[in-house]
Amino acid sequence: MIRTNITIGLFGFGVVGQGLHAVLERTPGLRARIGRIAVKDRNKARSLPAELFTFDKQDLLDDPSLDVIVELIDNADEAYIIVKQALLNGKAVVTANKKMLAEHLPELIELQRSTGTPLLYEAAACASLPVIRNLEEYYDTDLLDSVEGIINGSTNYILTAMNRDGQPYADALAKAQRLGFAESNPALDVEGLDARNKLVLLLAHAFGLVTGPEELLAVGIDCLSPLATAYAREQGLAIKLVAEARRLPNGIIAAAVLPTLVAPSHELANVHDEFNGLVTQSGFADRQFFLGRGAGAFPTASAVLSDLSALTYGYRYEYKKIQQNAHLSLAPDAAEVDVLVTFEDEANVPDESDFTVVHEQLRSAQRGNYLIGTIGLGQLARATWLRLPGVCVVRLACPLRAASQAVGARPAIETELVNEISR
Ligand SMILES: NC(=O)C1=CN([C@@H]2O[C@H](COP(=O)(O)OP(=O)(O)OC[C@H]3O[C@@H](n4cnc5c(N)ncnc54)[C@H](OP(=O)(O)O)[C@@H]3O)[C@@H](O)[C@H]2O)C=CC1
Ligand SMILES: N[C@@H](CC=O)C(=O)O
Repeated sequence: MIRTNITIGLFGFGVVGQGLHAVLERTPGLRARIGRIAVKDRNKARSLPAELFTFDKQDLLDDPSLDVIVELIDNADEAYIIVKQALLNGKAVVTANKKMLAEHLPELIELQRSTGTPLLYEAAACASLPVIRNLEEYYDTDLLDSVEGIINGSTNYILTAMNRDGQPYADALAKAQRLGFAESNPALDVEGLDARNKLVLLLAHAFGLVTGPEELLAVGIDCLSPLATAYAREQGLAIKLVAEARRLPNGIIAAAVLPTLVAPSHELANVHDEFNGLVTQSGFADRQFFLGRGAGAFPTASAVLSDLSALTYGYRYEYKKIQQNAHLSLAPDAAEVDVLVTFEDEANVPDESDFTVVHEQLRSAQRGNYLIGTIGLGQLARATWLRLPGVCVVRLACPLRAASQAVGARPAIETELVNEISR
C-alpha cells in the first residue's frame, strides 16, 4: 500500500483511540483521517459527532472507502475476529492489542503472508518506544544476544509510587487505572501477563522465535512481600518487573518475566513511573538502551501514528529472522536463575530439592522466612509452591544463564542456614 491519503476505520475510542484522534489532528503532514469509528457502548457520551460512530463492525470491515483498520479495543477475542477479517478483506491493519497478537501470532503471520496484507503493531510493545521496527530491521545483520527491559508501564508506575512516594499498592494501582495506563483487566498488568504478551512479540522480532505466551514463565508484582521489599532496600537495590530474553549456547533461548533486583548502576534502575526501558546487547553494536513512555494515550497513539506513516511507504514486517534463526529454540530447562523466595509460614515453604543450590536460608519469627538459591528456569515454572499464597519470588541482580548442571543431576546443597529458627 503506497499512498499519501489514508482513510481509517477505527475500532475503539477509549484512551488510545481518543489519543490517536487528537494526535492525527495535530499531524496534518500524514494526511490521514478517521472515516468511521466502531465502539461498543451505545449509552456513552462521545466527544465527536454521533454519525461518525457505529456499533456494527461490518460497517467498517465492508466499507471500501476505508483503507486501513486501526484496532484499539480492549477485548482480545473480538479484536482477533476483527483483525482476521480485515486481513482477509485485504485491508491493512494497525493494532495495539498485545494479548490478541501474542495468542494468535503464528496464524497472523501466516495470514499476512497468504493475503499479502500488512499488519503492524509497534504500539503493542513498549508503547512509544520504537522497539519492534528496530528489532526487525536495525538488528537484522547484527547478532543480538539479549533483550531485557521494563515493558509494562503500569507495574513500573506502581513500583515507583510505592518505593519512591510511599504509596500503598492499592492506591498506586487505582491511580494507574485512572491515568489510562492499566489494562481494563489490571490483573494482566500486575500478574506479569501483559509483559509476557509483549515478550512474545519481542522474541519473534529479536530472535525469530515464535512461541505462545503460556510457554513463558511470568511472575508479577501482585505477590511482592514486605520482606522482599525490605531486602531490596537494605541491599540498595530496586525491584523492577523485568522481561528478559537471552541467547544461550547451543541455539537455546531463555526467556521470562520476573520481579528483579536491579543495581543502581543498571540502566533499568532509572526507569521510573510509566516509562519503559529496553536494553539490547548485540555482537557488534554492543549495549544499547531505549527509554520512553510505555503507556498512556499520546505515547501509545504516537506509535500507531508511526505505523500509519510506515504503511504509506509500503512497509511490512518480513519476519526474516524466523528463517534465519530456525535453529533457535526455547529451552527453560537449559537455563537457570538466582532467586530470593520469601514465604509466610510452614504451609508454603519452597521445596529445597527444586533448587540446584541453596545459598542462604532464614526462618525467623521476628524477621520472616526466606531462601536464596539457584534454580532451573523450567523447574521454577513447574514448582507447586510458586503460586501458593504468601510466596514471593524475586530474581537476583544477575541475568538468566545456561544451567550449570545436567537436568536431573542434583548437586550437594550448600546450605548456609542462618539459624534463627525459633519454631
Ligand atoms: N492504555 C494504554 O496505555 C495502552 C493500551 N494498549 C492497548 O490498546 C488497546 C486499547 O486500550 P485502551 O484504549 O486503553 O482501552 P479503553 O478501555 O480505554 O478503550 C477500549 C475501547 O474499545 C471499545 N470496545 C470494546 N469492545 C469493543 C467491540 N467489541 N467493538 C468495538 N469497540 C469495542 C470500547 O468501546 P466503548 O467506548 O463503547 O466502551 C472503548 O472505546 C488495548 O488492546 C490495550 O491493551 C497498548 C498500549 C498502551
Ligand atoms: N497496560 C499496559 C499498557 C501499555 O501497553 C502497560 O501498563 O504497559
